[in-house]
Amino acid sequence: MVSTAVIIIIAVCGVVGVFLFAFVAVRSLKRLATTSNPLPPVQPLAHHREHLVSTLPRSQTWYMTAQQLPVPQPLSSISTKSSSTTSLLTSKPSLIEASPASTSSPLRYENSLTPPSPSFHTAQPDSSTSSLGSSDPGHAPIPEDGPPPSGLPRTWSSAGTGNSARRKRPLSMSSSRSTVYSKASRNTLRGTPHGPHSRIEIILPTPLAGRQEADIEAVEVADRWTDNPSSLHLIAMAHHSPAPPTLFSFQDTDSLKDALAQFIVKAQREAIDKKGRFTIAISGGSLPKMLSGLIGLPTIRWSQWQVFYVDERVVPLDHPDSNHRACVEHLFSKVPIPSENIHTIDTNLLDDLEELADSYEKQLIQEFAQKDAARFPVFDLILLGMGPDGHTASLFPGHELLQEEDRWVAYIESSPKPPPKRITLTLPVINHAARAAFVASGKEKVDVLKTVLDEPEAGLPASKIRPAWPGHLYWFVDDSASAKVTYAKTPFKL
Ligand SMILES: O=C1O[C@H](COP(=O)(O)O)[C@@H](O)[C@H](O)[C@H]1O
Repeated sequence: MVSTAVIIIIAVCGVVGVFLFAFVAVRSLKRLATTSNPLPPVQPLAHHREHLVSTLPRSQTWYMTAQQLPVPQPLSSISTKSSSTTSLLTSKPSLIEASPASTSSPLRYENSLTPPSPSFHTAQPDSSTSSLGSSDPGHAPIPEDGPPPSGLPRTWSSAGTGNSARRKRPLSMSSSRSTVYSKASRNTLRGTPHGPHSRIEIILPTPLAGRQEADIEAVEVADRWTDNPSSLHLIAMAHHSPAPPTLFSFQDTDSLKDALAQFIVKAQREAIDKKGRFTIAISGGSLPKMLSGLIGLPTIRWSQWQVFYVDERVVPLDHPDSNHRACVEHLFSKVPIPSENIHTIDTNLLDDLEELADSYEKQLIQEFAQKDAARFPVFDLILLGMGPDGHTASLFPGHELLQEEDRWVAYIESSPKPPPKRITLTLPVINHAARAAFVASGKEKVDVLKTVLDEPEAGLPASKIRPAWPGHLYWFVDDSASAKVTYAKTPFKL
C-alpha cells in the first residue's frame, strides 16, 4: 500500500512540473515571436486609400507613390499679377513677375449645400429638408456602371469629338522622371502598380500637363494627389451621378436679389472658414445688376474674394459690351474689393484670341493649381446667366465648344450673339464647381427655362450644367420666368 504522504509528494511534483513546462513554453514562444520578421508599420493613409479605391467599380488604373515622384519644386515658371492702383476699368498688366508662392492650402472639397437626390432626370429635389441641402455629401449612391458626369477626366468620359478651334499644345511633358504618360491622355501619370486596389490614375490639370515648362509644377500637383486623402473624394466623385438642380422661384426681382445675396454670403463664409479665400466666377449680361443685394453687406470679406469672369467679350474693359465693365458699374465700384482680386482679361492681347484665352487660363492656374490639386479648378461658386436661346457663358447651342474636354478657357470667334469674339470658361470647369447658380428673370426666359429644366434631353447648353458630385446647381428665377416650368420648386431657406 502506498502511503498518503507519497501520494501527496507525487501530486505536488506533478503540479510543479506542469507549471514549469508552461513557463518554459511561454518563454520559448515569446523568443520566437521577437526573432521573426516584424510586421510593416500601420499606414492609416494607405489603408484609407485602399479602402476608398476598393469601393470603386473600375480598376484599370495606376498610380505612383509619393516616394517615386520627384521632389516637389517651387512654382517658378508661372507668373503672377501685381497689385494695381489703376482704375477698375483700365487695362492692368496681367502677367508680371513671379511673386512669392502664395500660402498653399490643401484641397478641401466639401459642400454643405448638397441636396439629397442623385439623379437629374428622374429625381426631384426634396423640399422637406433645408432648401440648400445637407452637409453630408456622401448620400448619393455609387452607380455600378452609369456614365461619368460630363467634364470629368478624359479617361472616365467618352472620347472627344474633335474641335477645329482646339489650340495646339505640346503633346506631352518630359518623361525623364520614370513617369509614363498614357497614349489616351497626356494628362495621365502612370506609376508602378502597388497592390490590387492601388491602381489609381493621377490626372493633372490640363494646362499644366500640356506644357513642358510646367513639368515640375505638374508633378508637384500630382504629388499632392497621392498624398492628400481628400483627393480621393475627387476619384469617388467620378462615380456619382450629378445631383438634380434646386429651383428657387421668387415673386419679384427684389426678393430674388435678396435671397441671392444671402446665398452668396453663405457660400463665401463657408469657403473662407475652410480655406481663407473665396473663389467666384461671375457672368455678364443681365447678371451683374442682380448682385446689388451685396452692396453694403457688412458680412462680406471682399479682400478674401478672388473674382474671375465666366466669360468675357473681347473688347476693351471700358467698352459697353464688356462683362467686366457691367460688374464694375453694378457692383465693384460700390464695394471695397481690391482691384487685384478681380481677374480681367489682358487687353494687350485683344488681337490674338488664342493668346488671350491662354493668358486667362494662366491666371486660373496661378489661383487654383497651387492650392487645389485637381485637373480642373474647383470654384466655390459660379454665377451663370442664360440667354433666351439656352446659351450660358459663351457656350452656344450646337457649338463645337460644348465638346471641349480639356481646356479651362476657350475662345469663340463667331458668337451668334454680338460681340462675336469672346473667351469663356469651358463646360468641364463649370461642372467642377462646388456650387453653380443660374439667375434668370423676366418673361422672355419663360420658354427656354421650361425646356432647360423639364426637357434636359433637348441638350441646350444650360441643361449641360450639372456640377459633378458633390457639387450642386441652383436656379434663382422669378415667377414670370418659371411660369411654365413643371420641375419642382423648392421654398428658399438658408
Ligand atoms: O452674352 C452673354 O449672355 C449670357 C446671358 O445673358 P442674359 O443677359 O440673357 O442674362 C451671359 O450669362 C453671358 O455672361 C454673356 O456674355
